[in-house]
Amino acid sequence: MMNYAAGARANAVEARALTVVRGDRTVLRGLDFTVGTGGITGLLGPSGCGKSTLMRAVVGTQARTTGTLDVLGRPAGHPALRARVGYVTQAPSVYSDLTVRQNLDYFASVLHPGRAHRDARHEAVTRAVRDVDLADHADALAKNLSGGQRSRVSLAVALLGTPELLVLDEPTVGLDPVLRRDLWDLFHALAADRGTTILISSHVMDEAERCHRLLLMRDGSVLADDSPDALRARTGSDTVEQAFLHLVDEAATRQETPR
Ligand SMILES: Nc1ncnc2c1ncn2[C@@H]1O[C@H](COP(=O)(O)OP(=O)(O)OP(=O)(O)O)[C@@H](O)[C@H]1O
Repeated sequence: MMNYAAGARANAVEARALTVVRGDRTVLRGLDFTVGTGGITGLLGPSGCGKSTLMRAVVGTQARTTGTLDVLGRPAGHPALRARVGYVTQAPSVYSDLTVRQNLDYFASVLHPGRAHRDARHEAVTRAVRDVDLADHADALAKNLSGGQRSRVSLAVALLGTPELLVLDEPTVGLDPVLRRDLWDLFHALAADRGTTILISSHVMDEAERCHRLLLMRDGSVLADDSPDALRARTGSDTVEQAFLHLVDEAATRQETPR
């Protein structure tokens, strides 16, 4: 497998003792982990384990965060990161009463305002529409698109600034298998051709096999940080799902066994 870290900054994300409290719950419990530069890192774990919270912390929108969290060499949420980090939330963030192109034109004008950037904006919008395979629907109103197409408009918005780090919160949830495959092909192309670092969450374990590296989460903690191959080998499992269950059992046994 390709060494994505070679020659560049070693880590896109570095967390030390990262803790997040939401309401009266400690949702992330002193996490230490890194996300290497380049390639696709999957954040996997059951619903409610803290994946979205972790992603919100990485993009700098999560309150009550303690510990250290550096993103592309700056503290998470630093203003200098705004154009360098793309974020796609679970709910598509598009204006229903605008067309696909109008949505992208709007966000492009926020990102690169002014007449001087008109050509660059046009180019960025055309490229983003093509990236997500919506050229045939560029003039359709967002409200007339399918759920999967709306998700892809959201993704196109995140691609407008050519981000170095793309944070994707369950982008394939609810999509049919063909669309899921096409999106994963796009993620791999972005990583390979543009050197984009991708942090992607999913609670579907079969998607783990498509990642270069995995952070397996449970209950606000990171259970493992490894490649799919290494995880399977280390746990003697055939699939990442089995490896995950093995690690859960192992952690439970450790907790039960007094030292
Ligand atoms: N505002 C809040 N106040 C208290 N607890 C919260 C709040 N928001 C989220 N939580 C809790 O934090 C935990 C982590 O939520 P989070 O959305 O990060 O999980 P997730 O792994 O992304 O789940 P999913 O896969 O279902 O999206 C959950 O148990 C959730 O109930």
